[in-house]
Amino acid sequence: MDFENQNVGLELLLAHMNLGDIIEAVERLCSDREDEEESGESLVEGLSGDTMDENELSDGSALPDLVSRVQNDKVRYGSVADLLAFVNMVSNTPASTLSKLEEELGVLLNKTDMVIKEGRYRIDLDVLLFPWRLTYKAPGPGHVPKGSFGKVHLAQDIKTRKRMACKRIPLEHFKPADVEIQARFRHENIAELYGALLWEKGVYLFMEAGEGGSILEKLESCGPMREFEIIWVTQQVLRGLEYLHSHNIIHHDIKPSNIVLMSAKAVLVDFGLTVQMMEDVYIPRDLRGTEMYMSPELVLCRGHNTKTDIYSLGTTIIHMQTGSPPWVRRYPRSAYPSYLYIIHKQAPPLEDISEDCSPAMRGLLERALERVPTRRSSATELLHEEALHPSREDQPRCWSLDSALGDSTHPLLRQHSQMTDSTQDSSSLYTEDSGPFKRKGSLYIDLGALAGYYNFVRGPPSAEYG
Ligand SMILES: Nc1ncnc2c1ncn2[C@@H]1O[C@H](COP(=O)(O)OP(=O)(O)OP(=O)(O)O)[C@@H](O)[C@H]1O
Repeated sequence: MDFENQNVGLELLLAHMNLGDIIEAVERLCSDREDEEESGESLVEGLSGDTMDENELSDGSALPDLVSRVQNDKVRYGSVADLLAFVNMVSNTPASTLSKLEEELGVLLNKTDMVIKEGRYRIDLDVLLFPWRLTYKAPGPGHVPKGSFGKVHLAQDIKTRKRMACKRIPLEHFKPADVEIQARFRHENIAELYGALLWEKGVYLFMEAGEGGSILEKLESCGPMREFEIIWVTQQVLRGLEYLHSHNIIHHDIKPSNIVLMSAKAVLVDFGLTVQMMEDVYIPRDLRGTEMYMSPELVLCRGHNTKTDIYSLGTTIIHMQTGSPPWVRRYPRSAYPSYLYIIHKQAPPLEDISEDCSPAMRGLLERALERVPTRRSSATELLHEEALHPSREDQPRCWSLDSALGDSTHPLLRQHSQMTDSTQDSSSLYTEDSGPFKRKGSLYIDLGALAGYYNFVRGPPSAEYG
């Protein structure tokens, strides 16, 4: 008998069993025990090595059966609880054990769009990974954004053609917290998690795709955003934050690269630093966040709450207005390797607010960046700010592509409103013909999703997209 494989199988089985299986096994053990007690036999004796066959477990099943059950269970549809049990298993099982797996393991929440074939969901066969292509970037090979720990590809299910984002986190950096909040809490402004897969020393997280790229990518390609665009993004982020904060959840890393654009909305991503507070104050054990966007109370490390996200949103708005995070124009990065002391001493960075900021938006920023958290506005309060509800005459119309396309009153829009696929729509709007329409009225925000992703899947990955 191959004991090494036996242990691998056991470890995987125990960790990968879902709650129902565990309860069933315990109930079976208890009823065995009652039977044995009735018959005068001791369970301990029954489990002793002397009396047990090496292939037999306490419930009488043969080990090879259990190993094969794990094998059969490789990738399956499951509930959020199953997914969390799976990611806990991944983080509790030694990497040396996991790296011996010959096939992928995983739990998918999305039964409709991700097709598991005989317990498998194979990267590059059942789901293809591509670089992203964005309307505001020059045509080319596309790009694959990289965070601190992993790359994020555009993914497409080969059968259903569902497009998703796929974030690969190397096993040694993966922690259950990376998925926990995203799996448990659903809101339209939080990227929905579709499932997790373990394959080749990495965890692949599938989620809702921000096909327009992140705000950071947009800023880097197109420069500072105009106020009506900022208003739209701020509303979207605040709705997501209002929801998270109502559950006492602190995101901890609000910044332009963690806001991604979709055809009709913006969503928050990257929940690796997120925590759910158990008390009114969260006392950190480590510094969580990205320096430039950190609130003064977070830098101080003596305890903070959800208001820290509001401050980070304020700094994010400054970045959207000016094209740079706060502080860096006054204190160049080359001369200041760390901004913690500057934030501690000088926050809030009101001097970094753009000169052409409207008075209403300046007011919102002052309330979001208030140094004292108790005086700082909440997400709900900011959502009511005048700055976020400009009169229609004052502002260019601030529509997402989808809502613009849905409006049949505008003659230029009416000709596009017949189309159904939003990505296809964005391509139509991006043609030369639509140039004057785009230039003249600023009628819509270019949310950046490039047309034609739907053409990608024609077979196995080609050299161009593989
Ligand atoms: N759902 C998504 N849709 C589109 N793009 C995404 C998505 N999730 C992440 N990205 C892109 O990938 C980048 C890195 O992702 P993410 O921030 O989750 O990784 P990370 O390793 O946690 O990064 P960080 O350095 O910010 O901690 C993002 O800045 C964004 O550009």
